[in-house]
Amino acid sequence: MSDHYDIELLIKSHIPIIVIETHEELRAVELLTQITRRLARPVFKWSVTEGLRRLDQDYAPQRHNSQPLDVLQHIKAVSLPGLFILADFHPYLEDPLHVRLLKDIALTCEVRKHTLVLLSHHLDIPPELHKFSARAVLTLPSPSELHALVREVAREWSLHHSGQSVKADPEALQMLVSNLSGLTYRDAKRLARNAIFNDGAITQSDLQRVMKAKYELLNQKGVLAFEYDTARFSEVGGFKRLKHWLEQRRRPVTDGLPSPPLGVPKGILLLGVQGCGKSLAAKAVAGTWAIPLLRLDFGTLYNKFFGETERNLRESLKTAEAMAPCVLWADEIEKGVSTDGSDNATSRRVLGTLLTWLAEKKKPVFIVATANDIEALPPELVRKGRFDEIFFVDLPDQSAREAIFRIHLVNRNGDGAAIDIPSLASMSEGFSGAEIEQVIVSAYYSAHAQNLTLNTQTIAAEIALTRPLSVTMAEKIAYLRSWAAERTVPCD
Ligand SMILES: Nc1ncnc2c1ncn2[C@@H]1O[C@H](COP(=O)(O)OP(=O)(O)OP(=O)(O)O)[C@@H](O)[C@H]1O
Repeated sequence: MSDHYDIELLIKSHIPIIVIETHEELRAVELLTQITRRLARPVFKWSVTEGLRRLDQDYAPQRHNSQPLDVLQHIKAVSLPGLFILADFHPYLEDPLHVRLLKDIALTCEVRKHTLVLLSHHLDIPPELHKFSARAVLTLPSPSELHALVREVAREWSLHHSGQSVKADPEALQMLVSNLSGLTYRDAKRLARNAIFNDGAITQSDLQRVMKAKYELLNQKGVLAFEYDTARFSEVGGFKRLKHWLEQRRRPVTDGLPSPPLGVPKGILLLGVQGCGKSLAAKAVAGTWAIPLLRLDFGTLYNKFFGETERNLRESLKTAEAMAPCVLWADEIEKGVSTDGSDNATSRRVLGTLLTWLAEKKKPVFIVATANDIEALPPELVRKGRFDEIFFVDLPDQSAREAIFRIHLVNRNGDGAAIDIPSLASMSEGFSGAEIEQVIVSAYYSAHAQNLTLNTQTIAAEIALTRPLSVTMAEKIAYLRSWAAERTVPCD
């Protein structure tokens, strides 16, 4: 396994301090024990609760070494070669005395053949120790390891149920394995048990529960919202060009297979007039492709994690990668990356983090960014090549308005057969999708109050009462259109 190989290489190269950031302490300790056994080196583990104990032999813990200062002094004095795992040492790195002792040990490591391993869920190494340390990562289980893990859980279930076998078709099994990717061994096993142990079968509803549980495990800081409410493109009027464009990219994203020489699609920026269906389209990408929709909440990112904004953005992007294939919806992206606000420096760094991720990402995380306010969009974001395409969402034309009327009438009225949709669509020229929907809702209330069934006249009356945005904000929309003409492609 590559984890073995990488860590062994660091030990053999006499790197004095190896830093491992992980939540899987037991797995890391087991791995280190196996490596040291192969290298015929003693291995010790220290924690403040258990003191120092030797792992490759059954010695009682040395409680007198339970304080951080004592254990470091002890290691400094020991002349035999050994590997010392210090678990959760991170709070003690604030003390200059501890840092100096670690440096003393590191300076003599070539002679004494000591290796220190700092093992914590998160650890910032002090600058004095940078030169002496290297980071190692525990990789997450591969698809074949996950397959083996699911088979093991299925065997466990069989043993408890007089040898019956777990019911799962190959497709459901494959989906379960891909839903578990990005999790640690322990978490993957727990979720596989949850899926299998309730009824001895792997079903579609298990898969959804696994996705939700996985998201909750991964997104503990809450910057990403898992959107249960997705949509279908059959609920979106217009957007013909976008629908066709997306259809061509569906397989490379949902199968997670890069299509050489193009690679996995990056995503799109939808910008345009308010209420014309940008958010609805973002939801429809996920719903139509049947993959999870994660919304990146810039408000939470800035407010809740003041001072840790980029770190949390990076973690959220990692979470999205672990949930891949998925759609990452950056709603009103201009609010998150606008560089002319009061906290300019943070927004710049957030923008930089996002652009670097977009340029380097390999996983099938399809970003759908939406924006209204072009004035607030930094030019770097709309430069060619950042997104696969920038689509302009304009007010719907006659045929899109007809489709929108049809969709909303069918949703609320069962069908719309008795209603003259083409005439209503031409009366509502300049209306956004949201305004058309609102007209139908108001007409429906008005008909209901008069004990009438909804008809063309009631809706026409509501249209006549509405002053659409295209009138009240005519100048702004004209400016938006001229800006978009040079930089974007129409989505209809
Ligand atoms: N093309 C459309 N087809 C069907 N319904 C639409 C369409 N456009 C808008 N709507 C209706 O209007 C509602 C609001 O639209 P949506 O929030 O998607 O617009 P938006 O462009 O994202 O607006 P904003 O920029 O204000 O967030 C949708 O939930 C939907 O009910």
